[in-house]
Amino acid sequence: MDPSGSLTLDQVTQSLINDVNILTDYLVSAGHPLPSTDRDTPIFTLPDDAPSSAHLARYRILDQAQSLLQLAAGPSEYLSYLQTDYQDIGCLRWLCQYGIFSLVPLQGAIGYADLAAQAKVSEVKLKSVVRMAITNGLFVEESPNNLAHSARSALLQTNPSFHDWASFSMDAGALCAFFMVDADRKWPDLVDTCHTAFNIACSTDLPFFKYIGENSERHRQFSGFMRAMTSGQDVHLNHLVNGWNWDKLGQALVVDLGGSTGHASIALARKFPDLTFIVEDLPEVIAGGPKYLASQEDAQSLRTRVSYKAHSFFDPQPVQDADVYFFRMVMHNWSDDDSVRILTHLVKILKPGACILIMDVVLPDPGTMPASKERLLRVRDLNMLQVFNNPERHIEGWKAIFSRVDKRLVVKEVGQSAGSVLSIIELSLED
Ligand SMILES: C[S@@+](CC[C@H](N)C(=O)[O-])C[C@H]1O[C@@H](n2cnc3c(N)ncnc32)[C@H](O)[C@@H]1O
Repeated sequence: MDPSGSLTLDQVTQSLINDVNILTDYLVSAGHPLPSTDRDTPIFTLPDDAPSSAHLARYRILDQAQSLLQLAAGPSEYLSYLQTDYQDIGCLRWLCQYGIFSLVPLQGAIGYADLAAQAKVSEVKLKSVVRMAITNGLFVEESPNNLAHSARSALLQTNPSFHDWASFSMDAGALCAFFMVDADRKWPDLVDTCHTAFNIACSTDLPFFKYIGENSERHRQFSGFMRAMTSGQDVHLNHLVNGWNWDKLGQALVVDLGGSTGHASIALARKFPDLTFIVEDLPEVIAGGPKYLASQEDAQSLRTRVSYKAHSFFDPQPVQDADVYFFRMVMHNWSDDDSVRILTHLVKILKPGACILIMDVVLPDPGTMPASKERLLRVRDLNMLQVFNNPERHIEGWKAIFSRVDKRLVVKEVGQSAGSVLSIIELSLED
């Protein structure tokens, strides 16, 4: 690399080969299959317990692949390839809307004419959309005009939560990004949770969670999206389970605020048999909790240690003897003022020795982590702006909130496990 940080095609390729070797050596030594274009390639490139060296090599490979693309295309083709991105989004939305993922058989293939008849869509349109999607790794044309699943498209058939993620992101998320400018034009001076790109995208005056609560299909999609996203490697629940010293608690009670249907508590309960959990969320969300718990294979053993309580964290906390009050991917949805209100209820009842854990985005300084990882955090930052008028925070932003709640509320530790885009902030009250 020259002192300006400039890289050539050749230099990037050499680094890429180096990192591919590091990743491959690790995968072979761990007995984990090497990623391939096979239909049955594992959906995660790395096993759950991969060391940070393997995670970093994978992120660098993603960065290098991106650099190679830019170098090979040259500045003049930037916009040409950008068009493929928005067409990919349009195609994915279309494929979800017409149920194409479930109509293509998992074994064997289906002809376009049959598929169009079953989906009740035009064969001409189907071909155009699918053939674009194929260039983005969704589906393969096994033989001329016969469509089969690729690894990517098969996941959207076999895992309904990933399908919900796709539908939700294409129907709402992509539109929010698109309408960001319109929201700024319409409400240039107002920073209000009902004056966002999301309000324009979904034609609603309601704030996001109220809208979700009143729209059952969107609510179903959003719950699936949250479940799928938390099984993704960068926000995998393993980073919660292994990213903080839960063992040190011994027998303890944990309250999971805004815990949805309890997937985080369930993952922790499986690993730490001495812990008991109360999952709290809004009534319409918590209503789905027991059903979700019952659908788990080990529901019988979990039921004694995971329970549900309808509770809004804007009200005084009813569970006053817990050892840990825990928020995962919750606080970033709320403004500084709201976050202060939420935490103030807890600080009032925090018993000696108890702590508050916040697992959320802590924004990095630009360029201090692999770009492929930083980009995922920048997506979250923009999502939060577009949906809540509330960008993600740097650690200074978090600390400013805590000191407004109570000067004694201090950060004991901020940790981020390898491969995670979320950090865990541990807070306690110091005398
Ligand atoms: C982004 S989701 C995070 C869910 C879960 N903690 C996880 O890690 O997947 C935010 C959650 O906050 C919940 N929520 C929103 N407003 C709430 C309130 N006033 N009181 C309690 N929960 C609330 C939502 O229903 C949703 O389940």
